[in-house]
Amino acid sequence: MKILIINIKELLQVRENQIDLVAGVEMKELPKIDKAYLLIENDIIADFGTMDNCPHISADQVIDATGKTVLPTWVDSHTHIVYAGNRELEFVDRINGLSYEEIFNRGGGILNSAKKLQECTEEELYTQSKVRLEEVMIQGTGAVEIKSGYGLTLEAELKMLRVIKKLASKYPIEIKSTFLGAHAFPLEYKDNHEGYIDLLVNEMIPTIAKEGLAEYVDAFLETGYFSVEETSRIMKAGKDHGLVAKIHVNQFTAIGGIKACVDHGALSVDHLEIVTDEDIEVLKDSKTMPVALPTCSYFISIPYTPARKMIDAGLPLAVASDFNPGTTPSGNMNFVVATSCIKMRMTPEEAINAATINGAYAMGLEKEYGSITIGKKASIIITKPLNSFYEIPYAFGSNLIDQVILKGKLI
Ligand SMILES: N=CN[C@@H](CCC(=O)O)C(=O)O
Ligand SMILES: [Zn+2]
Repeated sequence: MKILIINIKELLQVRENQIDLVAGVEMKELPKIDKAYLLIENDIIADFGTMDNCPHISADQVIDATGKTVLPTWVDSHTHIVYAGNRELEFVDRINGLSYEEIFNRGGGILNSAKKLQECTEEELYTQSKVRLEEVMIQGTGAVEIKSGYGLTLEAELKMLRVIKKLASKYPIEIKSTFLGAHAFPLEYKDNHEGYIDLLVNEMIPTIAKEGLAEYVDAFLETGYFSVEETSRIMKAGKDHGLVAKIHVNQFTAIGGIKACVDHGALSVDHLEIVTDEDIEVLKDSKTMPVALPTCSYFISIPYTPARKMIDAGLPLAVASDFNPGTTPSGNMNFVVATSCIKMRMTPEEAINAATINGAYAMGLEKEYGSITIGKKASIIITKPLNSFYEIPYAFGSNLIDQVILKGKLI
């Protein structure tokens, strides 16, 4: 099956040679070809170039992209798409003055979602979650990381992870699975944190790794949730069982968590609304990708990750949606890119790099996703006619996507 896209006004994020990520000033560069063509063979990008050099071949389908922009699909490296029910009542509680912390301390928040999930059948959980997955595919996401973490018992965590696995087998979007049993302490372990860590380390992580249900391990390293020491135990146990760490850290407080994550070889550190100069120094000498979640900051009115400061210090940065029922009930990566520009003062080039190649790195997919490179997966967005790609973050409330191709198939 060959699809030839012709007359592309701007073909974005063109990388002739494979790159793993972009950092610092490199993030300002978004290589593009004007008046371009793109050839897809089966599920792979086979060729691209300027229209002057467009091959005369008989394709199964020719798409005329006159006036339109083509770019790789978004890579959303941090989500909690699999959940049961919603938390719109807490949304109203927050409008009426309660903080995220106060709601959690009243038994809401993550524990509220855990209760709902434990009561939900696996089939119903799949049915609810696939609606969200289908929505983000239409919004241009081609690869997504999905976490467990609303189960908080072995049985319920396994249920979530099996749903993630089933979604991965049914849909053309690429899915990576992360075990987040350390999302909150269940009520029965409120005064026995060590008991829950023991359960995570001795029972849950080994079982999940053995069943091949996750590739990554996560924890909510935060004051009032999991301490640096507790998270370190979890990261070590994960590593012992082949699960690489991707950690929620520095959402509300900076308590030395980033250093611990880097020391344990974490692939990414996510949230980072509060970042110290020391944290930036630690990240500079690491292979760990910092990931900002600006639509979480937007939704719960907390500070935005200091993206400008971090990029200007030479760091790479990825952006992701954090799609979850509590702090970000949206997986719209177009809005994430817009919010990155509007609220974190990232240029459109930086934001698109952050949502494509750097996102791919943050989920171990940089060899297959995140750029227009021959041999990578043919997962691309074709926009509606645009003046320029700057309209993608500029017209933040408009749907500018015309078509989405995932692994060579129009969806
Ligand atoms: N902060 C930790 N976890 C999620 C939110 C969890 C929830 O409130 O349901 C997040 O990334 O924002
Ligand atoms: Zn999250």
